[in-house]
This record gives sequence, structure tokens and C-alpha cells, in this order.
Amino acid sequence: RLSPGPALLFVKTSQGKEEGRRFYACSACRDRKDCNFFQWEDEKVSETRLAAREEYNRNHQPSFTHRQNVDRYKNFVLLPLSKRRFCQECQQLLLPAEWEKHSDHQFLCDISTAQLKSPSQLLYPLENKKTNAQYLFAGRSCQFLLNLLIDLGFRRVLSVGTPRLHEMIQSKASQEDLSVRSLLLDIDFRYSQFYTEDEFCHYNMFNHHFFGGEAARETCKKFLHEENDERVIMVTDPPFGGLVEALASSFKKLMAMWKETEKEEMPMFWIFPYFFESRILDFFPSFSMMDYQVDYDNHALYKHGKTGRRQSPVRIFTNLAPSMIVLPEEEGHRFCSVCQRYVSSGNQHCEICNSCTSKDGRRWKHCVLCKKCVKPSWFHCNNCNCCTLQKHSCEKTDVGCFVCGKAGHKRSACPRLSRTRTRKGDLLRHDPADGSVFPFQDN
Ligand SMILES: C[S@@+](CC[C@H](N)C(=O)[O-])C[C@H]1O[C@@H](n2cnc3c(N)ncnc32)[C@H](O)[C@@H]1O
Ligand SMILES: [Zn+2]
Ligand SMILES: [Zn+2]
Ligand SMILES: [Zn+2]
Ligand SMILES: [Zn+2]
Ligand SMILES: [Zn+2]
Repeated sequence: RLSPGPALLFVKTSQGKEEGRRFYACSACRDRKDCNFFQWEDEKVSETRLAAREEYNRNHQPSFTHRQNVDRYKNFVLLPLSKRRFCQECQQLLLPAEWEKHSDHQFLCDISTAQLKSPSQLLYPLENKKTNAQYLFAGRSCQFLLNLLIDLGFRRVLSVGTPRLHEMIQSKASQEDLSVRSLLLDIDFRYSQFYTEDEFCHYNMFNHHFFGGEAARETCKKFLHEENDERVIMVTDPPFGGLVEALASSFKKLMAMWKETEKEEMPMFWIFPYFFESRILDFFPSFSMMDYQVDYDNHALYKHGKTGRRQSPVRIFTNLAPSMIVLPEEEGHRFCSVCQRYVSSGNQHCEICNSCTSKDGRRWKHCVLCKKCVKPSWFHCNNCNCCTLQKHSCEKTDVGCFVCGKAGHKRSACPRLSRTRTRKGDLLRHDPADGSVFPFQDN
């Protein structure tokens, strides 16, 4: 693997201990199976290990540089259809001279111009379960996002980890006279085969690292510098397993590249699950969460079915005025004049909270004892003195753990669940079925 830039510093805490031992790990892969980079902060690394690491990095460089890929693309499009092949194993466009080398690989033939313009359909989605599951927007959501930002008057889009939005903008720009431009920043280097250095930068959003160095950084900066009143917006859809703190720090650096002044913030859409709302607001107090449910093509759980719809937990967070974000009425959204924003059909305005309180699209109910609205599936437990799931282990009684039934620990300490504690102490739960990550309290 290509080195993803500087590693991040983490803290390993063992049960009950406040102070943990600090270590460095890869910022792009948090699953040790995918990238074994690991080093204690206070550890001395031997010469042999350093040499081995360098050797590993040398052998894991991509076969072509971005520049070489751009030249290859130019030659590729000159080929007749019958000579345009794409190796599925190497995920690479092939020039005729290279066929031999890939003769026992599976490949696609007759790669059309339309296919070259939709690389996210041609490339298979990366499936690193914990950190980099490439969930691609469903057509409905991608079109909605694009129309929304055009209606809001934006003509330049910094697409950070949104290859499908980027490609929709690229094809729209070439079809219609409406000129919207996009620059894609993504860690997936396969995209360098389809875009020039002005359209794609190889970038790590966990540590704000431009693999292309100063030149790439300049490209990004120039793109963000508004000319002829072309307004810029940043749209990002990071992997959900990502650390909010690391992401926020990178996004602030991107914002700073847009304007050096701290007063104004670059307009932004951050697409992320609703249960990260408080974490995002910790870092960006000016943001609000929209009710729109973002759908994905290749995520069975997050699909917004036609009827009896399955709910998607993914939302748009933005620093634009919520009243400007018009959500589709044909999907049941309505405008709440008190809250001054569009809300989903199930989201009722609570007179006591004086707000449309549902986070997940279902109608929430107000609890007078908790003095707030709660999920419909919750009830008020007098033992715990708060609203919670019907099935729960009361904090006060000494029944066994809700997960494994054994006495002696609460479910939050149950060894049966695979858990991760982030640096800020958020307790996350991995869903082994699909690798997604949820806050522990969520249900
Ligand atoms: C959840 S997918 C979002 C894709 C988006 N919904 C679309 O259809 O355009 C996450 C995207 O972020 C990219 N990504 C993952 N880790 C990254 C990192 N550390 N830095 C930059 N991009 C990353 C992935 O390659 C992928 O394109
Ligand atoms: Zn091959
Ligand atoms: Zn309301
Ligand atoms: Zn309420
Ligand atoms: Zn309650
Ligand atoms: Zn209880």
C-alpha cells in the first residue's frame, strides 16, 4: 500500500485506567488486518525494522504516477472501441501493448466513452469494512444534492470523498451550458486514471495530506479561490468509521485554504449519520442537521426503499441557513414555519420543546419527566430515572448484563461486543454484518 501520509496518535486505554499508553497507527486504515503500521509512542525502532518498512513502501507504490495515467488516458481514448480494455483484477485501463501481461486476468471489453465518464460504475467499490467501505450515492440522492447546490447558486464544488457527485458534475458540465466545476479529493488513487491533475487530487482527509505535494495543494487552493463570482461549496461524505476529530481538523484546514480570515466559513455539506450530530456540533457549532435521508446504491441497510421504506440514518450537516435547504415535497417533506426548516413527514413539531425533534424520521414522543422528546420505542424507567429501551439492564438493580445475561458487568462492559473507544471517549459498536459503526447507545 501507498503510504497515506503521517500517522495519527491514538491512546490505548485498558479497563478502568484513565491514562493510556500512546501509539501511532495508520490514519487511513484502522483495521490492523489492512495495514499493520503500529508503533508505541515511546518505542525505539530498530534499523532493520525501518529498512523493512521502507522496502515495503517502495514495493507498494502504484504502478503509474498521476501524470503517467493522464497520458495513458489520452492514448486510451484515441483507440477504437474494440481495443479498449479494462482489467478488473488490476482495476486498470489497458493499452494494447499491456494485454499480454494481463492475459490471465478478467477484463472488460469495448469500454465506451460513457463508461469512462462514470468511473464509479466501472471500478468496484472498495470494501475495507471498518474504514473505507465505498458507499456510493443512489441516483436519487446524487441528483438531489446537485440540483440543491445549483439552486443555491454554487458553481464550484470541492468534492471530498464524493466521486459519484464529482462525475455527475463533470458530465453535466460537458452536456449543458450551465458551468459547474468540481475538484475531487479522494484517497482512492484509481480515479487518477480518469481525471487530470486539475480534476482530481490524491488526498487523505484524516490528516489533510496531499500525496501530490505542493503542486496539488496549489491546485486545490486555486480552485477554492473564487473568481467571476463563482461561489464555492465543499461537499464531503467520509467513511463512517472515521474519527470525527481528525476529519474536522482537516476540514478546518480546507476551509482555511478558501479564506484566511476566521470570520467567514466556507459553505459546506458534511454527509454523515445522524447519531454523530453532537460530535459534529462540538467542532462546528454553526452547523445544523437536515432531515433529508441520503441513500446509497450498495448499502442494503441504508437504502430508502420505494414503499415501507427502510430508513437511512445518513443526513446532511450544513453551515448554510436551514431555511434555504429545500427538501423534496414529493418525498413528504414540509416546511415548519416555527423551526424555519424543512422536516420529514413523520417529524412533528413538539409544542413543549418548541422544535421538530425527531432525528430518525419516526414520530418522537415527549416525556414530561425527562423534559425532552424521545424515540417512540422508549419508555420512562423510574429506576434509571430516564427514558430508555423497554429491554435494558437497570443501573440500580443488580440483574445480569443485557447482552450476555451474566452478572457482574453492565452491557457497556460486555466482552461479547466488539468495541472501540475513540480518542474523545465515544463508545462505538461495530456491526459485524456490514462493518458499519454506531454509537453504543443507539438502537
Ligand atoms: C462513504 S464513501 C462516499 C462516496 C459518495 N457517497 C459518492 O457516491 O460519491 C467514502 C469516500 O471517501 C473516500 N475515502 C475513504 N477514506 C478516505 C481518506 N482517508 N481520505 C480521503 N478519502 C477517503 C473513499 O474512497 C470514498 O470515495
Ligand atoms: Zn490485470
Ligand atoms: Zn418545528
Ligand atoms: Zn418535546
Ligand atoms: Zn423519560
Ligand atoms: Zn432501568
